Amino acid sequence: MMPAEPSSARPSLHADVTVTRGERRIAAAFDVVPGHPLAVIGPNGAGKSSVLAAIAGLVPLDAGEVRIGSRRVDGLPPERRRIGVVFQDYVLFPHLSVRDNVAFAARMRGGSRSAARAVAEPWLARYDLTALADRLPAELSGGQAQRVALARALAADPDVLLLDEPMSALDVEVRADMRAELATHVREFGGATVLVTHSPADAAALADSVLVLERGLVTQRGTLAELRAAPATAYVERMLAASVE
Ligand SMILES: Nc1ncnc2c1ncn2[C@@H]1O[C@H](COP(=O)(O)OP(=O)(O)OP(=O)(O)O)[C@@H](O)[C@H]1O
Repeated sequence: MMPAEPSSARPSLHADVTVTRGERRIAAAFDVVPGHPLAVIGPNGAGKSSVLAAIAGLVPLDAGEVRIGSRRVDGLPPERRRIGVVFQDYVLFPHLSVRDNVAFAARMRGGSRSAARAVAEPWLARYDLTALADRLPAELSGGQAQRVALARALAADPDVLLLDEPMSALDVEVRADMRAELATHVREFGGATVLVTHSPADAAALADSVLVLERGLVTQRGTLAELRAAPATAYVERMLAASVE
């Protein structure tokens, strides 16, 4: 019998999405290979969150497609895409304990409460959440809530991880530590990862390359070094000059 495929052999993401939000049309096409996270950077209202929402299935496509490996997923509902999402405000279930937030995906797959909690245990341990397992989200710090959101997303064993400004709710004092911690978890995940951020420091720590989105269009893609060497727009130049934390 063939051995089961190791879970580290994760698929690539191919996104070619066009969406309309209010008056704005947003179009972006890019590929992300596993283990090489992509940061999406751009000014407020450029459409970064909309691109992630389109990939996740939370906003309908006007045109394009989303593929994960050989699977075309843009016709599937969000819960069948195998995409883990961590949004800027974490959106934990407020009435569920930390343990049951992390157990949520296993519960949705039809497991009993006790079986789902058993699945959650190693994730709670790995994310240093065991001591907090009985707390409600309102009783957590920003950094702790971020860990719960990440553990909940990864406990579902997603193929793709989408992070939308995961650090923006954190105090400046804890942000550097959390950035390093998040970088470790993203590396351990090893799958295709897209991170929306305003911060070149986040991009440097968490991503291999950067996609710049301005007014709904991709204006540049490359490593931070490539962007620095030849900024394609005034925004890219300003963004790199300002040391945004
Ligand atoms: N639910 C919505 N309905 C209508 N328009 C929306 C909606 N959400 C966002 N928009 C508009 O879509 C455009 C893109 O917004 P989006 O949140 O994707 O940008 P962003 O780059 O993530 O911005 P930010 O950095 O401020 O989070 C903006 O013009 C915004 O006003």
